[in-house]
Parts: sequence; C-alpha cells; structure tokens
Amino acid sequence: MRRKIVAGNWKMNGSQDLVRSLVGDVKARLSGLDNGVEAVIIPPALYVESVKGLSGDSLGVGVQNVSQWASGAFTGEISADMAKDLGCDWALVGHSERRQYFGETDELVSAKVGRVLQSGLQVVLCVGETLEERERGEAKAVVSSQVASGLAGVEADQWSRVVVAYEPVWAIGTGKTATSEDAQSMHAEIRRVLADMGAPSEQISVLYGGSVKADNAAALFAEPDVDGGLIGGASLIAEEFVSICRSMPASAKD
Ligand SMILES: O=C[C@H](O)COP(=O)(O)O
Repeated sequence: MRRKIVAGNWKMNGSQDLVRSLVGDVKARLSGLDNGVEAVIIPPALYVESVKGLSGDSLGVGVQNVSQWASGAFTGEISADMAKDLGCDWALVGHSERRQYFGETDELVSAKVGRVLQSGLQVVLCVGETLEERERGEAKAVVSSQVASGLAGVEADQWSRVVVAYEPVWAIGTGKTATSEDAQSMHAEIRRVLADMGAPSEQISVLYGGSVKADNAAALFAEPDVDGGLIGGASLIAEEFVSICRSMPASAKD
C-alpha cells in the first residue's frame, strides 16, 4: 500500500506571523481527518524550527533544498544533516525553480538525493518537462531521464524513503493544470521507469504538482497512480491546503 501525501512548499514566502497563524490553523482543520493522508509543510529553512514546534507530530516538516556537500566552508548552504538535526522529516530536491534559476543539473540533483538519504531524511525528487519540451513531444523522455539520473545512486534499503513529484514546469504558478489523464499517464510512466531501475515501484508514492487547488485536487487524486500533491501557492492558505488534503480518497493507493 502506497503512502498518500500532500506537501505544501511555501517557497520563499512567509514570516513569523504567517507561521504562527497558518500552522495552528492547518493543524486544527486537519484534526479528525481519517483518509490516511500525510500532510507535510515545507517552509523556508529559517522557519523550520518554528513550524516543527507548532506542529509537533501532527504534520511532517521538510526543507526545500540542501547542499550536495556534507559540511564545511560553503557559505550560505545548509546540509541534510542539519535539517535532520532540527527534526525535519523531508527534503525536496531538484525543484524546477532550482534547476531553472540556480542551474541545478541532473548530476547535482543526484548528489543531493544521495546526501538526503545518507542523512536519514526522506527525499522528494521533483521532475517535470518545460512547455517547449512538451510541445516537441519529449515530455516522457525528459521526465524519465530526470527520474533515472536523479535516483541512480539509491541503494536497495533506501527506496522506502523516496518519493517522486511530477511537476510540469508550464503548470507551476500559472493556473494551468495538467489534465488528470495527462497526470495519470506521466505517473504511470514514472512508475515504469522506477520498475526498470529495480525499485519497488508499486510502493513508491508519486505526487503531482502544478497549480493544484481545492477545486481540481479531487479529480487528480482519483487517478490510480496519483498518490498526492506538492502544493505551492495554495499551501499558503490554510482552508485551501486542508481542502486539498480532504480531497484524497480514503481508499488505498496500490
Ligand atoms: O512545489 C510546488 C509546485 O512548484 C507547485 O506550485 P503551485 O502550486 O504554486 O503551482
């Protein structure tokens, strides 16, 4: 049975006031929800400790990025071990904004995945094609290659801590969402690539991200290979984020 996960990536948004109001509100609104969904908050790293303090064990907490290095003279970086030390459960790696604005290559992403798994954290590997790649008919080839290279170094006993998030770049923050059929088709392809790599593909959760909102989440989550969502803008509004969590069917994903 696969885990059902809804993770809110705050990106570079928030403040101490927002942490105090949003985390408490999300926690209260989620109470009693029994559809098996795991809710995760991924704030800017500076707010991880505050979020963790307010959420306790009721929400997972993650960081949006880690260094490829373990420690040392790398000014401005944070390590996976530090995130683990602060009580984080998760780290995102390879978000398209990291690839686009910070030049992260598949090789770097793979090194970061390795660091996250060595630290004992769980990793969400983000993959997705650009609009140009989709229009050229290359979407599946691009995403398959990102999955295969990003996870190339995963060891057999680490797969239980791996999640993949499919985020078509053209759908991020644009209000355009992949159709649930397109998402399902890509998620099935990701699962096929995982199986080819020798991973326990039926056990690995694959999340969809890209303009997920309360009004489109149910259709996406109804697809058999869509195990949850990676939510950007809508995760900054408690009611919206919790509605998305509530949109997950109670039935098992497997
Ligand atoms: O990490 C989250 C994704 O980039 C989706 O962002 P969005 O929901 O604002 O489109």
